[in-house]
Amino acid sequence: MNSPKTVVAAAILSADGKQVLAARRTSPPEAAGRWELPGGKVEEGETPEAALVREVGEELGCLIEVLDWMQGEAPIGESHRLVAATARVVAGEPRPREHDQVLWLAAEDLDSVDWLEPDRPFLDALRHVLGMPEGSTLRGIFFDEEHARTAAETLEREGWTARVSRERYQGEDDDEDHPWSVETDAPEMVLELLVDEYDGWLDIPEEAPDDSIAPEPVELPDNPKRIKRPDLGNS
Ligand SMILES: Nc1nc2c([nH]c(=O)n2[C@H]2C[C@H](O)[C@@H](COP(=O)(O)OP(=O)(O)OP(=O)(O)O)O2)c(=O)[nH]1
Repeated sequence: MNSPKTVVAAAILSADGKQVLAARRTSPPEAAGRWELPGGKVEEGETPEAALVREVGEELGCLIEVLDWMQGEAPIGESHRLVAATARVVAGEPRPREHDQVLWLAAEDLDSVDWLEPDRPFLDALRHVLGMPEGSTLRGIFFDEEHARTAAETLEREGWTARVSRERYQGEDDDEDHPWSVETDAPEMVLELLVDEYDGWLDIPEEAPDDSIAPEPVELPDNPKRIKRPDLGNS
């Protein structure tokens, strides 16, 4: 049996990253009136990225830059499969040429339109991309650069964002032996498993104090706190 052909779709994000563009199909009859992420079939000899830029140009008359391919794929019948990437507009403005309507949807509006089935598996990841409150990132700290990078790759494979940088302790200024930090929007539990596995620790951001019940200030250590975990026996 032939392997399914690829259809690429773009989750075009608004400039502030808080909305995504949904487009309403006019054909075929069974898909007319239903919503999709714009895109289309990858042609012979074309990369998925080039196909996506081309299709969005044809359908919406604007130039996009592909940002990140989202996790997963969805079958479209038996002969095609849908993959989707986040993207941003770099020139022009999206205006429907083949769809009869486009809408910018925020995370909380994603369920307000009737998506084609193959698009639905991407909605959770999209909600996550759109809904990420600023400053809601956690950090894992690792001594070893390779461990930090492996942890970041694992997080990205699971659909989270992850940014690796060199850590610097407060007040310290020599560059020797500084650990590596992985900043991520993943839930604490996910990052905790990785810091366990790669011998790192969690750096948990302090919550903004509530003035009405402000406690006495406590002395905080300069170094990130190491969270002790039971030995799970994995080596
Ligand atoms: N573009 C796009 N197509 C989707 C999505 N979800 C989904 O089920 N489809 C289906 C509808 C179509 O059967 C097929 C893609 O067709 P299309 O008409 O958009 O792409 P195309 O321009 O390459 O098609 P064609 O004119 O060459 O036939 O995938 C989606 O999010 N985006």
